[in-house]
Amino acid sequence: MVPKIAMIGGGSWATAIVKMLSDNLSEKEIYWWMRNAEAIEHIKKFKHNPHYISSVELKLAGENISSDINCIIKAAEYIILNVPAAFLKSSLEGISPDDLKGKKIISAIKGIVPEDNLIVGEFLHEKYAIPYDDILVVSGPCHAEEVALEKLSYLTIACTDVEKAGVFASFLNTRYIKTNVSDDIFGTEYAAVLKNIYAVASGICHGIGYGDNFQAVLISNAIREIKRFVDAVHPINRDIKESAYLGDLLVTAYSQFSRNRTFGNMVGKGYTVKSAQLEMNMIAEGYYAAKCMHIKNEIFEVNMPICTAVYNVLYNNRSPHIEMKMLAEKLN
Ligand SMILES: NC(=O)C1=CN([C@@H]2O[C@H](COP(=O)(O)OP(=O)(O)OC[C@H]3O[C@@H](n4cnc5c(N)ncnc54)[C@H](OP(=O)(O)O)[C@@H]3O)[C@@H](O)[C@H]2O)C=CC1
Ligand SMILES: O=C(CO)COP(=O)(O)O
Repeated sequence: MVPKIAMIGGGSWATAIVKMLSDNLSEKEIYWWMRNAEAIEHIKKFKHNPHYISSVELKLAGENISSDINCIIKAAEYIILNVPAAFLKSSLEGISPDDLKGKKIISAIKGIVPEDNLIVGEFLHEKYAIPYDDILVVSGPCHAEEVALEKLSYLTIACTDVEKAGVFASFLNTRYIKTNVSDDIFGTEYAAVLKNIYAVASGICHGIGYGDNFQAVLISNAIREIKRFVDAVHPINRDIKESAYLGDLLVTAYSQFSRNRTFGNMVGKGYTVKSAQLEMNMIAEGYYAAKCMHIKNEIFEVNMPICTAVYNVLYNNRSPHIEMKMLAEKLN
């Protein structure tokens, strides 16, 4: 049977994954939900997303794109969730656990659902009763903009049932996309959420004027924070140097394409948080994650000075200069 795959979300990463799925040579039917009806009409007519990575040619059938989420979810057995985490709940309004029953749910989101303070896998399990074996996570160091340019990139697909991860990975492989599989869904998700906060920190420091030497120390400390946290939350044997953990941190903290770094850079340069957000037409998950992880860490009490510094700048109105100067004293 030809697999039926639905994309939920219409931003840059959703557009990049739709491109991968269409360029992948295995036979499949692709469905696509996005909230913006005007964008849908544009894609049907011109085969390009008008707002995100618009150079990408989109090859799927026009009748398979809709703003009716119920009908798109009903049509497919693989559902890829890819709206920013802060909008996941509102996007899924009207979708019941029964509507998702028996389907494989793939999170390509690197964020935490704010009201519930849950990573997406936990959210799906707790609120929609999806068994962990049917929840997959797509992660790894990969920016949508480089997918658009067909630059060689690697993704990690995580699922407690690694065979399912392998099947889904086979839908994504192309000349320019290579895939790994992993059984560490919790570590993969938490690392992806955290690296966005460190990319914000990296941007703030760059905006203030710290150089590459300091940046390297910041990121060396950041990977140790990630390790401490994921080992506390889900202690299994994992190599934090794998690309889904360290690689994703590096690309987000250093790349010109990173939304989180760009947002942090503006804050470091003196923009208010609100004006930095308004300036970008894209979403920096690290903004929401900084608060959620701060609350979560009240339970785990892991030593996370970089996360605390970012939280203080974004939510406690603390001066980026003073906060980063104080942070610098704690790094080594
Ligand atoms: N971009 C990338 O390279 C990568 C992104 N990711 C992850 O993918 C997820 C999606 O991010 P990304 O594709 O970058 O998003 P973008 O920043 O490119 O696009 C923003 C998306 O959010 C939607 N949106 C904005 N405001 C609202 C709202 N109030 N309610 C509902 N939807 C809203 C937009 O819809 P509309 O256009 O209708 O306003 C649009 O689809 C994130 O978790 C991100 O971390 C993961 C890997 C790589
Ligand atoms: O996760 C990403 C790259 O792997 C995207 O990060 P940004 O949201 O900061 O662009």
